[in-house]
Amino acid sequence: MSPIYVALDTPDLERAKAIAKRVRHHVGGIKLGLEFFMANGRAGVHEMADIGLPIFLDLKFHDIPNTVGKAIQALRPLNPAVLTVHAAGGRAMLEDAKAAAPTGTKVVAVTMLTSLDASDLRSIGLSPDPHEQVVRLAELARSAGVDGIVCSGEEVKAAHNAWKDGFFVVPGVRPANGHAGDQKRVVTPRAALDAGASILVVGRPITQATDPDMAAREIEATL
Ligand SMILES: O=c1ccn([C@@H]2O[C@H](COP(=O)(O)O)[C@@H](O)[C@H]2O)c(=O)[nH]1
Repeated sequence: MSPIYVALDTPDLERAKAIAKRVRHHVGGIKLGLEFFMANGRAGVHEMADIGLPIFLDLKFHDIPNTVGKAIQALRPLNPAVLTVHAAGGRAMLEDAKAAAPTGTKVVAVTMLTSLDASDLRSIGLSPDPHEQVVRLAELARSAGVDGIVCSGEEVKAAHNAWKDGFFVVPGVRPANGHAGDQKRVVTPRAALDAGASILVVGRPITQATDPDMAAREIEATL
């Protein structure tokens, strides 16, 4: 099974379905985020699930524990393979998120967004060391009982060393010479996998390609 989850960041359900159907033999799952969910809601997720690939629901919950727990309970019928919360929501929120999720759903905690760098950490009053930030939040996530974390390919090795059986989601991956866009901590798919990623999230390098099927196939061939 391919470790690639294609991020279908579009409000257009028909476009999302069309891309998913084109790339389905070269990806292991479909990631749906806020842009898709705000436009298409639960009905849209059900339609995407009908394509037959695992669904990663990337809504990055971050609120008080009661609110996050209830929100995840409300999503239980969607039975996603993976869902995200922010590690910075704290231990109680992570515990309630895991308790509310369906048994088979992997709950993963976003540590430091891949669109941020050291200077962004400093600007929000945190120690400007991405490794330190990721490893600290990975330890919180592990001890709170969630299944894994989201981090960049630059930190996944350190996080993996500290949490051998964790589930590591790595976005911000780009083929060699790929356009980073708003991503700041970027590695190639091969490097992320070698460093310990469990799954790779790839969006625009596939969805914005003239031929998404070919783009997914070329990325898969590097793995
Ligand atoms: O730290 C994070 C957490 C989540 N994401 C999501 O992954 C994809 C990446 O899309 P690209 O087009 O490949 O940049 C997107 O849906 C983000 O919401 C992330 O990039 N970084």
